[in-house]
Amino acid sequence: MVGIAHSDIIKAPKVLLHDHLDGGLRPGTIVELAAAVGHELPSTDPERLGEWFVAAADSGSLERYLETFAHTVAVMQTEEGLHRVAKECALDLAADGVVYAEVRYAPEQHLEGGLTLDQVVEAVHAGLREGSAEAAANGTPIRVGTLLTAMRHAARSQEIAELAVRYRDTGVVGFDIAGAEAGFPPTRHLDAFEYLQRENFHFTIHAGEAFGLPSIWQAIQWCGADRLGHGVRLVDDITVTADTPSAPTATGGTQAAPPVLGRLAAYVRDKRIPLELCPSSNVQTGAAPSIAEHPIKLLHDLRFRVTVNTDNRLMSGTSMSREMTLLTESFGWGWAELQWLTINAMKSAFIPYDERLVLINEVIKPAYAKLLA
Ligand SMILES: O=c1[nH]cnc2c1ncn2[C@@H]1O[C@H](CO)[C@@H](O)[C@H]1O
Ligand SMILES: [Zn+2]
Repeated sequence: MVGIAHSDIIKAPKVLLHDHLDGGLRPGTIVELAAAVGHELPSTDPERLGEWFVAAADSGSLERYLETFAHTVAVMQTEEGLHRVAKECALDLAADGVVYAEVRYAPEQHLEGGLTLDQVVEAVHAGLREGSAEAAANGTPIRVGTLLTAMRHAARSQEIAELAVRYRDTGVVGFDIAGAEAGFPPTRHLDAFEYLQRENFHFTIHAGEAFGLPSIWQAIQWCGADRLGHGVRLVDDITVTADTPSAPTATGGTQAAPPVLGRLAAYVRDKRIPLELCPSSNVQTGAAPSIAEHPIKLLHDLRFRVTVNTDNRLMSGTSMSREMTLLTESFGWGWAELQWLTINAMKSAFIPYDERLVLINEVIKPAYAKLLA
């Protein structure tokens, strides 16, 4: 089949639920901010620096992938740095055709220059507001909410959860935990998740990326996560039986036995729990062997609530439209699948239901109706 041009995918409205603010800086901005604060970089040439991030993140291990964030977090310790990075994030996503985004970062990692947690949040919000206003003036409107992340190896999740609730009416739409997964189960932060539930607030949990089913099970059944950050290892609970005898079909042919879902996978599908899948990031950390072999295909075919995301645009040298282009190339997906992914994401957003519907009915569906025609 004839693929869809990347340039057309850029123009289509897209929804992004899993994008790290400190994983999406422009290389040129890192170079300028690093010079201002005296931080030493692997290269001061923006193009080479961008290549360095992708190569260093291409490590096959989440722990080594995460080491690259030292160079982005280092230049996000001042109000100016945070404001600029947030503003450019909104502009870059909007220029890529993203109409709604939830951008996450860990405020506790931005205190080294003496800022308070509240000052960090306010600097990011101010930058996002300015970037969104400029994007709207450019004819590419975008709405951006933030998720406040607590680092799973640290012990500040309760404090960050309270910070998120404090700013729930001024830009924070949810909470998350991130960082190395193995050895740091989500139940370490149970108090924070129980607090958020009592506050009727929303949260996602990075789970099922570098560690498997127990992490996903805890995130959902102990912690009450609304969504799964990655969740890709849920496929460990799905048995694809290529060798089982094929069943006869009505037309006299044979048909492979359908995949069998374990109890956890069945629960996630039945409850329509959204999976924030990040194909390129998963290939870099070794969670998937390649895009072509990425479990997103199986999860799509089995009608899980699949969404596609960037995770870290800088470390993966990617964008929302690039991730979608890779999927169309690998699986022959067309506008129908891209619309399905986009509506899945919009349905799974943490903003109020009526506001999600407006974006689905007034922005997403009309645009895809034209593309499908
Ligand atoms: O894919 C991921 N898995 C787990 N942690 C991550 C991933 N990407 C980024 N971070 C971590 O989240 C922090 C806040 O944004 C980043 O500093 C990084 O350490
Ligand atoms: Zn992530």
